[in-house]
Amino acid sequence: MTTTPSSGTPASPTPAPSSGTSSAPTPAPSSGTSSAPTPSPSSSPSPGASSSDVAEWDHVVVGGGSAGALVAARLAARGTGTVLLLEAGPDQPRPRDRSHPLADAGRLVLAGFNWDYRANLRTSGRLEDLIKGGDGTGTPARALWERFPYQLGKVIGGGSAVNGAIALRGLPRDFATWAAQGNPDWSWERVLPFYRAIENDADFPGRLHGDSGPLPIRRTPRAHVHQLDAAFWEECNRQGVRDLPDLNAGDEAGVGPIPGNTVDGERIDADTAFLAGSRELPHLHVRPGVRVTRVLFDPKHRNRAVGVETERDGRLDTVRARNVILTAGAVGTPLVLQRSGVGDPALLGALGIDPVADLPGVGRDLVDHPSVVIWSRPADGVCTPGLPWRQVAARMSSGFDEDVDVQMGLLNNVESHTIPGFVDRLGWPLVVGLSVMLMRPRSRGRVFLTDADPAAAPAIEIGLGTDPEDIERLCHGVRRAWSFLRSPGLSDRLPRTQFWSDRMIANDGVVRSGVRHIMNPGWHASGSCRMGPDTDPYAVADQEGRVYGTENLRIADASLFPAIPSAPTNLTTLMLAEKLARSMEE
Ligand SMILES: Cc1cc2nc3c(=O)[nH]c(=O)nc-3n(C[C@H](O)[C@H](O)[C@H](O)COP(=O)(O)OP(=O)(O)OC[C@H]3O[C@@H](n4cnc5c(N)ncnc54)[C@H](O)[C@@H]3O)c2cc1C
Repeated sequence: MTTTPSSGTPASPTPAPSSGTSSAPTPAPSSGTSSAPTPSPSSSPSPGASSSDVAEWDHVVVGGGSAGALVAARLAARGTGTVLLLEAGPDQPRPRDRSHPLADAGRLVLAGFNWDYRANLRTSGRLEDLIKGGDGTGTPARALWERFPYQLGKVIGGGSAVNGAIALRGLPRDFATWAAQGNPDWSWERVLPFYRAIENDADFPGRLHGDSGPLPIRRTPRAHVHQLDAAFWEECNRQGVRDLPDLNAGDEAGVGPIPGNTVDGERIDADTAFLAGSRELPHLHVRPGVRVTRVLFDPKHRNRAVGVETERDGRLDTVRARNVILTAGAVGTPLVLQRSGVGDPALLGALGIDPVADLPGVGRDLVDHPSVVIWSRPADGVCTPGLPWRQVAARMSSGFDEDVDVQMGLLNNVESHTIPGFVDRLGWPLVVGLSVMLMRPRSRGRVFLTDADPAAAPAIEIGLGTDPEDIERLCHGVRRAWSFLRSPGLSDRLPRTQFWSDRMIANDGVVRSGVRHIMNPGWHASGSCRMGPDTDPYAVADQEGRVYGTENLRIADASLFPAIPSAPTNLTTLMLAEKLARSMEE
């Protein structure tokens, strides 16, 4: 969830990987070409073989984040093939101290275990400039929104290891959209068993929830929520938002306790829930600190994937595999594909990358949830550092129309120093945000290489607010949020507010401009390689994640989402990975 205002300091560099990999002589540079010689016939290793002994893996999983950790664990548990999980970031500490940032669900991890990406919150003409033969710089960066720190997770566990541990499912209508877009296997009825399979929901065992999956899901009972959350909840009820004790049951409007994948304040990420228990399996090898630069293909066999090229400490290597599964996330996966020659031929041509499959949808339609956070200073004694920061959420209509289109909730007990650049601006040691998140934005962005050099920074354009309706919905949402902050229960406890005032809220033009400049993404990147039927010109993969125009190459992460769910994206990514891992087993 969003906590960072539209300014920030760069994330610190990723620490050195904590466990080793084999090194090998540096092969020829990768520029331009994307094919590799046909490997020798399968020489699968015997169980227990060390990674350096292995001539050809059965499965190489690229990216050890939410989806990759789950997929690797599930495939290895099957016990019939070797699995190599490659992750650019470091491994988690083992054993993991409860006070380690990766364990502490009380705050986001925005430095140390993150990609140091700078995203453009809008879009630009850079791609068109590249394709026209320019240098791809387009107009120089002028505004803060063109270099927004977008600190996606770079560690085993990926986004799930650095995130807010909110475990909300998508809504039935999201999956009706997925099915209507040509993915009939992804209706609510068909995804529900896979949500159930991963969950261990102690609060609502029964037909709708799993009670024996690896991922614990817990909620704070109403009687125990913080006084500010209680006041927010009461104001929801006063404004006609009904109680929804189980926000994951499929109902839309309502207020209730946030389901979280935490136990006693510890973030239970995908590594802890899925991978840790599988690490000793003889068929699984986890290799952190290794970045995959591209997929290698055998062009003589209908673009069959035969492995990947990797980079570690500046040295290139190759890994042979019978199946390549991309789980590098909604930014990483399209970049690997483009470097491999799978993408928009105009972009590949401009960068001098040999084309393998003509898929203009690769990197297109990147989407994230835009949100506006109104920050306040709590009255003395109301907030306490270390107390939970997310307890209650409400889904309601912004008032733009009748639709349930925003998720609202408090970011409570937030220590300013944990938000880059924040304490200097306000001098408030503790802050409370009221967040308004647009659940189904229409705006789209894109992600693309600006250079064939694997070390070059990509262009990430999130496209927030490029559809004017998103801005209008958020404006209505901000006005509704303001009415909450003005309620007696909250205004006494939150006496001072940053930026906004009654006069500003009353002025349409000011609200619109304020929303445009303050809205943030939620770190819920998705949709950049969508699944869909082959009649969809921008579908990259079929509904089992198989990349069109290639063989033995799949995607199994949030980049596949045909539409962003009406909720933070981690639980839905895990559900998708679980469903696809099962289909790979069949
Ligand atoms: C700060 C933050 C807060 C969030 N809060 C929430 C929340 O509270 N609730 C929620 O539901 N969702 C939240 N999310 C979103 C959620 O965590 C993501 O949607 C989810 O983790 C996406 O999973 P994924 O497997 O698609 O990608 P990721 O989990 O990002 O995994 C991709 C992995 O691939 C690795 N990788 C990338 N490129 C390469 C390469 N070339 N070679 C090797 N490895 C590579 C990355 O380092 C990463 O580990 C948050 C995300 C962030 C970053």
